[in-house]
Amino acid sequence: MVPALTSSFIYDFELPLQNIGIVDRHCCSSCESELSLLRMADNESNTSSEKEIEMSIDALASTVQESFSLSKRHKFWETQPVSQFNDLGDTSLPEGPIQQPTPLTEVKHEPYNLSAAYELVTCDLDSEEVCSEIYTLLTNHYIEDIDSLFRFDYSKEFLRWALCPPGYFRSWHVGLRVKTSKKLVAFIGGIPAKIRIRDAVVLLAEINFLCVHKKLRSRRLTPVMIKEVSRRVRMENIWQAAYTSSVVLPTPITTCQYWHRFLNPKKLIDVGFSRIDAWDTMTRYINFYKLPEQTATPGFRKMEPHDVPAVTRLLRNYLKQFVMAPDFDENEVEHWLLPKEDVMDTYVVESPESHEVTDFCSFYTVPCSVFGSQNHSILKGAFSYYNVSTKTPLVQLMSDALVVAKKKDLDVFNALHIMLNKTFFSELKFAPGEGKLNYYLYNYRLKHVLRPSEIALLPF
Ligand SMILES: CCCCCCCCCCCCCC(=O)SCCNC(=O)CCNC(=O)[C@H](O)C(C)(C)COP(=O)(O)OP(=O)(O)OC[C@H]1O[C@@H](n2cnc3c(N)ncnc32)[C@H](O)[C@@H]1OP(=O)(O)O
Repeated sequence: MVPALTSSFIYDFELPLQNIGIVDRHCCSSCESELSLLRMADNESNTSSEKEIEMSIDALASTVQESFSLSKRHKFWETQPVSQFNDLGDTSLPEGPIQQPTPLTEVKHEPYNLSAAYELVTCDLDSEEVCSEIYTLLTNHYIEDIDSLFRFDYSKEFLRWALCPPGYFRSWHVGLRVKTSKKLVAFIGGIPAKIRIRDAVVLLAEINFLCVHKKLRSRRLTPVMIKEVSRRVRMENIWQAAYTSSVVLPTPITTCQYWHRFLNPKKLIDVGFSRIDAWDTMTRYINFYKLPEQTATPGFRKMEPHDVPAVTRLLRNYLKQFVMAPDFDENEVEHWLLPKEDVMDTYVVESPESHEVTDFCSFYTVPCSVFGSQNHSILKGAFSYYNVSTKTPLVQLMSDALVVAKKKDLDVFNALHIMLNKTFFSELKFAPGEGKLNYYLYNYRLKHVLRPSEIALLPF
């Protein structure tokens, strides 16, 4: 996963959006086909705010173009069963698995070899000690913005929740330790998930939280971590995976962007997350982002365990419209959506008349460590999860989500421009961030890149 702060996020409210879409369109023919695919992938824009989004999609296409123009080789990824850049636009290739499963007896049974200094281990998240070790590794070495002003600081509760859903495999939580000191210096985590891709339901691994200690970077440990987790996934007779990254690898199935709604504009300026124009005043800026004191929707309340069946029905119905979406059952909805303190918040709308649950919205919380501010050490971000409206207008539902996020003292509300999210950005004063998030499938080819609005998968 790669959330909002993967690149320096300084959004100038008056910056003409055109500035972020500068792309050299004459690099090479494969770039051209890639660019046209990405442009086609977001050709549904017609209103002016959607036009802006389309421009930012053009900007995203430039990332992939960069990787062509640098003729960047991917020594590891070129050997893996993933779509290669050259395959793009070749619609003669079939959609579906790239390699067929091999008999389980042929899957390597022993961990990959490393230099004598390191050993690959399974991390038991039930152990307080091991969970703390993973937490410490990620807190000190996981994703930062480009200026190293912020770094994600996933809590232990969050990590347990994200890595231990129903049916999880402990063996998919792979650590790398220094043999002598036993220090944990790298981690990669996987969880099983049923994902529907068009009509096919694929049982796959979602891979996340890949992290290598800063002192051990550029030593090709990443391919080892990936090969080891792949081996362990295959041992469970699972042959596909999904993952996201800000890094461009062969080959994104879509590229999208985080948008941000400031909840605590003054703090966001203090810590360098946003900036105020010279001509503007702090008072005007703060007033601009002011939210109502109370939610507007009658019957808006926290989700409770007895809502699970209704929320599952609403969610499953909603997810049908997307090309790629999870195939959640009630157990998974209970795990992923029931409110969990400082991790996940879900609010339902229960009709005051019929008591039927008609809508819900949800967001998870990830704090960031803040560096370089004298006043603040933590920034708390809400990340939009699934939002389903059948009776309450989506904009109103999301406005209520902002109100409760603000009441919880969260500083910024982030949302990817996937699913129907872009329909509420403009009205609710979301601004586009600079970070790009690429979605990938392992051992599964799609005939076409997808539009972000066709995707309903959420990385953490
Ligand atoms: C069937 C089951 C399959 C299951 C597996 C499915 C695949 C899962 C894939 C993993 C999904 C993870 C999803 C998330 O968690 S995305 C979050 C990634 N984590 C961070 O950004 C945290 C901070 N950064 C780090 O810890 C390091 O910089 C990392 C570990 C990212 C790279 O460390 P380092 O900089 O020291 O590199 P190296 O010398 O070891 O290795 C260089 C090779 O690694 C390739 N690389 C670099 N970054 C990534 C990346 N984010 N995904 C995949 N590959 C990546 C790179 O292109 C090169 O290969 P190639 O270009 O030469 O070919």
